[in-house]
Amino acid sequence: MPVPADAASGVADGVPNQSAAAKPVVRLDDVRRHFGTTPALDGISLTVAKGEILGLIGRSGAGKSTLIRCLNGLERPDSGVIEIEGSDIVGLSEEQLQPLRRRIGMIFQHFNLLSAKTVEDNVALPLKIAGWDRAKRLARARELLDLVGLTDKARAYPRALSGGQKQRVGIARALAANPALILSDEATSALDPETTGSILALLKDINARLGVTILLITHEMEVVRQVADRVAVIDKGRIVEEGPVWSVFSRPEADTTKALLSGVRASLPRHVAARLAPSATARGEMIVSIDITGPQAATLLPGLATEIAGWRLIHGGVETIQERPVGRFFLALPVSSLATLQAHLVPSGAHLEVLGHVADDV
Ligand SMILES: Nc1ncnc2c1ncn2[C@@H]1O[C@H](COP(=O)(O)OP(=O)(O)OP(=O)(O)O)[C@@H](O)[C@H]1O
Repeated sequence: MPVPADAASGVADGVPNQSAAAKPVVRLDDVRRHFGTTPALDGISLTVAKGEILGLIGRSGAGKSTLIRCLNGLERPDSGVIEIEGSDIVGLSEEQLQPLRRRIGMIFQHFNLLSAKTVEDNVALPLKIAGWDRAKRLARARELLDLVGLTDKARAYPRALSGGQKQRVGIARALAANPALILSDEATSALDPETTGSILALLKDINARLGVTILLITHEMEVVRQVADRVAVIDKGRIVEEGPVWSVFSRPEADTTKALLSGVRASLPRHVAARLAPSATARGEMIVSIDITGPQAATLLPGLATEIAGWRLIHGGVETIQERPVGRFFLALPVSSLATLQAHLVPSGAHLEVLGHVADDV
């Protein structure tokens, strides 16, 4: 079937077609920002699709804050394109930026609530700035407080709330003006693990119910694992790795990603790692790691038992990420079984690495 000439522009008869609907909410192309000789952003290209939760993870100093400031127009890049819902924001005046900023709801690490205002007035603040009348904005605030489970706290002041409750208020406020994008800046870094879990579950629920797009900036892989669809790893102002969360967790490529994942992924126990030798001894064993994704992760070891004698599981197991089984195992087994093991793993697409050898039982 011939494609209409105007299909490429995303508009046919003035009605956005599917390709326009699929336009990313955020698009960065080769964004650069240097401070003196420090490249805070060194050619960042990134998209966040509509309805997606993208985790942007990096260590301290990687460039995350600079990226956020560029996205909400507080900082101008030296070069590159930054589009929000298809509009390039680089070069806009402060006045022109205002309506675009309203399309972005911010969630902060330290909540940034106004202590002299009630919870409902905090939530309604973006609407006051947008010129809504008081009755309408309070009705909207109540609706959002209901959504985040804080109906009974509407008239309370922030000082009477726990950290988790304050962040729920922050989330309600971020949603007030019906934004296209929620920019979450280390939203759970000040919270304990249990409260972190409930806040991340709330973000996930809001994403599913309202379809709001979320860019989640964090330095914690656990946060990414719990909530994101896709992850982008930033290091020294560059995106060094990007992909679906299950994929990056099962086979990280960049050293930064591997370092950020240590402590979240299973790793070889230290007492075994300390005894690894590069070459085999006469009666010794080899130590291998196996990474495997998909339903075969659960059946790998039982299958191995029928083919190889004398293997032992040292550490590891199967976890579920984005509803996919992701397995990571550390095994000790006779050196002579390597070819059989390799053959056994081929159909499942598992990744095998021989880490070294040990002289006797570990
Ligand atoms: N205004 C500035 N002047 C000079 N250097 C800056 C400025 N802002 C950021 N930088 C430098 O740019 C780099 C990236 O900093 P940025 O704050 O964006 O990192 P980050 O990933 O947000 O770190 P953190 O997680 O610690 O907040 C760092 O080397 C930082 O020192």
